[in-house]
Amino acid sequence: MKFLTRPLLRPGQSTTIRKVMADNIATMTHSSPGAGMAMPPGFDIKSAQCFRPKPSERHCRLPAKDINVQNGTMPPGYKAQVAQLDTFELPARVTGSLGDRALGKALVDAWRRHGIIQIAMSRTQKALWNSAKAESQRFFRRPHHEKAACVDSESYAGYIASGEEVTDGIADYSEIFTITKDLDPSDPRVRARWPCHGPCPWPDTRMKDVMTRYNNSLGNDGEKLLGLIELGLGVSPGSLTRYTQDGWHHTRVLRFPPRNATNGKGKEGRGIGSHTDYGLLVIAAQDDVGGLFIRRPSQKEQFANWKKSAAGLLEDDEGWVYVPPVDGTHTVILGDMMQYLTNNYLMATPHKVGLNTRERFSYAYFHEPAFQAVMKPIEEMCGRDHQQEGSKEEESDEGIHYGTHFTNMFIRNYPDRITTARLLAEDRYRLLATEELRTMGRLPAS
Ligand SMILES: O=C(O)CCC(=O)C(=O)O
Ligand SMILES: [Fe+2]
Repeated sequence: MKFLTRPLLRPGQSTTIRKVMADNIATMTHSSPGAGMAMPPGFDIKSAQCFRPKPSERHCRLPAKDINVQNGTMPPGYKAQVAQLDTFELPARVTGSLGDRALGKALVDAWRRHGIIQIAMSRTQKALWNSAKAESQRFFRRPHHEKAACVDSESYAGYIASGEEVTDGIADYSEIFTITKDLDPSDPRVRARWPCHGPCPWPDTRMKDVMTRYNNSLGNDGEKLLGLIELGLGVSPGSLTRYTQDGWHHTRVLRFPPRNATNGKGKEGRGIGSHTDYGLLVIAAQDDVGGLFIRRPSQKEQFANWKKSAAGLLEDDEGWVYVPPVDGTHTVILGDMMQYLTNNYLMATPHKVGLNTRERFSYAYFHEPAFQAVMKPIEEMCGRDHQQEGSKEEESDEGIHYGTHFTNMFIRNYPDRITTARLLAEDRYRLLATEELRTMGRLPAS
C-alpha cells in the first residue's frame, strides 16, 4: 500500500489517512499552504463559512485553526464555503485491479459530492509545474507588443490580453496563453482549412519545450483518470477513452492581475466569470495566491452548456465553494462532455475566478475528446437514477460533435479575435458538418 507522505505535509498540519482497500489507494487531507499569510484587506472572516463534511467523511475534516488559515487566501469581497478536499494518488498504471475499482468509485463519489478532487503531483510533475510557472511568468512579463505578436489567424492558440476574453458578455481580466494542437501549415487539416486547426504561435522554444513536457505528463494522468472513472461507473472499458485517441487536448496558461491593477475593462474583483469547461476533465495547478471558486453538484441546479450557455450561471448567488491552493496537488474538475456522456451522473463543474490582492498564476489543462469525435451518452448510464431524473439526453440520436462544441465556445468567447473573423469570412464553419470532420482518425482527401 502506498501512502502520500511527507512532501505534502508541513509541521502542525492535521493529516488522517484512510485505508480504502488493501491495495494501492490512500486518501488524505491537509491544509492549504497559506500559513502565515496576511488576511487580504476587505475580507470579512465572519462571512466565510467552513464546509462541514458529513460524519461518514470525517476523515476529511481539519481542525478549525487550519480552516482559518485556508480562509486567509480567499479573494476579498467574496462569500464562500471553504473546500477541504481528499487528495488521491494515481497508480502507475490502471489495470482494472480491485484497488483500481475502489479508487475509481472513490473518485466518482468525490466528484458527485464535491464537484472537484485533488490528485497528488508526482515528483516529476512538481518540477514541471515549477518550470511551467517560471516560463509563464517570463512570458507575461514581456512587453505587450511581443505578447500581442503571438497570435494565429487559423488556430485559437496564443496570447489573449486582459479584457479580451468574454464570459457571459463581460470582459474577463485573465491574461492567457492558449495552447492547442500545434499543427504545421503543411498539415492536411490546416491545408483543408478545418476550423481551429493551425500552429501554436510560441514565443520561443524554451516555453514550448517546458509546456509540452508538462502537458504530456498531464495527458497521462487524464487517460488514467478516464480509465478509473470507467471502472468507478462500472461501464464498459473504452466508454470514455475511445474518444480520446488523438484528443483535442489544450491548455490555458493564466495570469490574473491584482484586483487594484486592472485595465478597467471588466467587473471589479472578477477574474473569470462563472462557466463550465467544454470537454472531459480539467486538470489544473495554481500558485499560492488563491482565486478559484466552484459549485458542488445540486439537484436544484440544472444546466447543459452545449444546449444553452451556462456562462454567468449563478455568478452572484450564494453557494460557491472556495478552493484554497494546496501545494503539490492538481485539482480535477469535470467538463460538459463528461456530463453528456454520463447522462448527468457526473455533472460539469461550474467555476469562476476572483481577483486577489496579489497577481496569480494558474495552469489549466483540458483533457478532451478528438475534434472529430461524435459522442452519445453511454448506454449503461441511461435510465439510471440521475441528477436530472429520467432525462435521457435529447441529442442522443444525433450525438454531439465535439469539434462543433469547441468551435462554438471559442467563437462565443473571442468574438473580436482575428481567428473568429477568418473562420466566418472563409465560411469554414460549414466544414464542421462534413463526414470528414466527423470521422475519428480520418484525414482530408488531398
Ligand atoms: O485559474 C483557475 O484556477 C481556473 C481557470 C479557468 O477556469 C479556465 O481557464 O477555464
Ligand atoms: Fe474554466
